Amino acid sequence: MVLAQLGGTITRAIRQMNNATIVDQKVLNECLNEINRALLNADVRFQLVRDMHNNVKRIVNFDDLAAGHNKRRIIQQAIFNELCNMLDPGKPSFTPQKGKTSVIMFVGLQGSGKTTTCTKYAYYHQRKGWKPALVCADTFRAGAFDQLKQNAIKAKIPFYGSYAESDPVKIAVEGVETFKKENRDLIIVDTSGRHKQEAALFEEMRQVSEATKPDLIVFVMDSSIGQAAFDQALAFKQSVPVGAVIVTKMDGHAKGGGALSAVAATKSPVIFIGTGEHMDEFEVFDVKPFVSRLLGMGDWSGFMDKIHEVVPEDQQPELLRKLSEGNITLRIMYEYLQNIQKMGPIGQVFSMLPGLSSELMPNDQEVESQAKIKRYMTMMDSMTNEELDSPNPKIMNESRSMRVARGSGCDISEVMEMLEEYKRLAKICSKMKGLKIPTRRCDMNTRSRNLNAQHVSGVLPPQMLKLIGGRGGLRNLMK
Ligand SMILES: Nc1nc2c(ncn2[C@@H]2O[C@H](COP(=O)(O)OP(=O)(O)OP(=O)(O)O)[C@@H](O)[C@H]2O)c(=O)[nH]1
Repeated sequence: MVLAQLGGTITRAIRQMNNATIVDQKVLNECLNEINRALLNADVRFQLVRDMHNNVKRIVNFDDLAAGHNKRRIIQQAIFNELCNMLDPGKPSFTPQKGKTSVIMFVGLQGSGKTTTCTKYAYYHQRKGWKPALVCADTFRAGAFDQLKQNAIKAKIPFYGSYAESDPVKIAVEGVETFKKENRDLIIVDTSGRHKQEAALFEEMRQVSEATKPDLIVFVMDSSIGQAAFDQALAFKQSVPVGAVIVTKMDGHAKGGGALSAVAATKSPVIFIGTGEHMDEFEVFDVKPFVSRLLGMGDWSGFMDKIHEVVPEDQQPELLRKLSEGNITLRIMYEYLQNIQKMGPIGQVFSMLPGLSSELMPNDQEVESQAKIKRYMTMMDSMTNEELDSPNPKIMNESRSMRVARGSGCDISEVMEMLEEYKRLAKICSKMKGLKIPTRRCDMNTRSRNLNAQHVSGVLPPQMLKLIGGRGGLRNLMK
C-alpha cells in the first residue's frame, strides 16, 4: 500500500536527521527533500508539497533558534503539524447521533465503491448499537439493487429498493419515509455512479438530494484516481453540498496521497477509509492518529479502540487482567489469537504500535501470518483441557506434542514452533506483571500517566524500543 511506503520513507528521512551529529540547514534540507520526493511519488499535489516545505522552513529558522533548543524535536513537530494541516480542512463534518434519525446520502464516480461503502458504513454503526437501513436509489446500473440487497442481507440490515421503478427520486423518498416510520436512526441512501461530464445525471443527483434533504452527503472516492480526484471532487461539491469524504481502496497500490490531498483541498474532511473488499475493512479516519501512524509514531488510542471493538465489553477487564497477571496458559493464548484475528489485517494493527509501520508487514506476509494463526488455533483445538489450562509450559512433552501434531494434521516442527511462540508470549506477559493497563479509552489519559516507562520498556522488543528513541523516547511518548 502506497501510504505504508510513504510513511516508511518519511520515517527514514526523519530518522536520518535524528542520527546526524549536528542538525543544521543542510541536514534539514536533505530531510525535507526526501519527504517532498515521497509525497510527490504518492501523487500529493505539488502546491501542497511546496507549501508544506516552505512552512516547515519558516518555522524552523536556525538563526532564531537559541542554543539549547531541541532542533530535532521542533523539526519533527513542524513536519507532523504540516502533514496534519494538509489533511485537515479545519471543520468537522456533521456527526449523526444514535437514536435520532439522520439521512446520509452517498455520491461518487462509477465504480468508486459507493455500494460497498454504504454497507460498510451501516455495518460499522450497527456493531456499535445503531439501527441503520439502506435505500438503493441507483436505478442506472443494472444489478446495483441486487448488490446492495445481497450485502444488506449478509449484514442483516433492512433495505429498500425496486426492480420496477426507474425514478431514483421516487425510490429515495419512499425508502427514507419507510425507515423514518420504523424509527431507524441511520438511513443511508446509495445513488448511481456518475462522471462530471454527465450533466443529466448530476441534475438527477441534485433532485435526489433536494427531495430527501440528507443531513450529510458523503463523497466516495477511489484512492487510485490520484490527481484526477481534485476536479471530480470539486464537480460534485459544486452540484450538491458534500460534507464529508470516504476514500476507498486504500489497500491497493494506489496513489492514495493524491486522493487524500485533493479531498482536503475541497474542504471536506475524510471520515473513513476503505481498506479492502470485506465488510469490516473500514477504518475511522482521524487526521492526527493517521499522521502519527504514517510517521511510525503509533496510535495508542486507535489500538485500544481496536481492542475494545473486538473484545466484548464484559470480557475486557478479564482478558487484560489475565495478561497483566502474567500467568499465561495456552487457552489464554488461544483467546488472544482469536482477538488478533478479529482485529483485522495484522499490518494495520502493527501500524498502530509506536515504532512500527504497516510497511513492516508486506502483503504476502500478511496472508502468511493469518494462515499461521489459523494453524496454531487448529493445533490448540487438538489439546486437552488439562494442557490448555496448565500454567506450566513443560506439560507439553514430546509424546503430547506428537499427539497434537497427528490430531491437527500438522508437522511436529510446527507444533514445536507454536509452543516456542507460547513461551515467548508467556515471558513477555510475566514482565507485564503488575502493569496497569488502561481498560477503557477514557482511562487512557489518566491511567497512562501512571504507567511506568521502565515497566513498559521491559515489555517492548529491544528493536522497537530503539526505534522509539529508548526509554527517554518512550517516556515522552507516554506523556
Ligand atoms: N480492494 C478494495 N476494493 C473495494 C473497496 N471498496 C470497494 N471495493 C470494490 O470496488 C468495486 C466497485 O465497488 P461498488 O461498491 O460496486 O462501486 P459503486 O461505486 O457502487 O459502483 P457504481 O454503482 O457502478 O457506481 C467492487 O469490486 C468492490 O468490491 C476497498 O476499500 N478496497
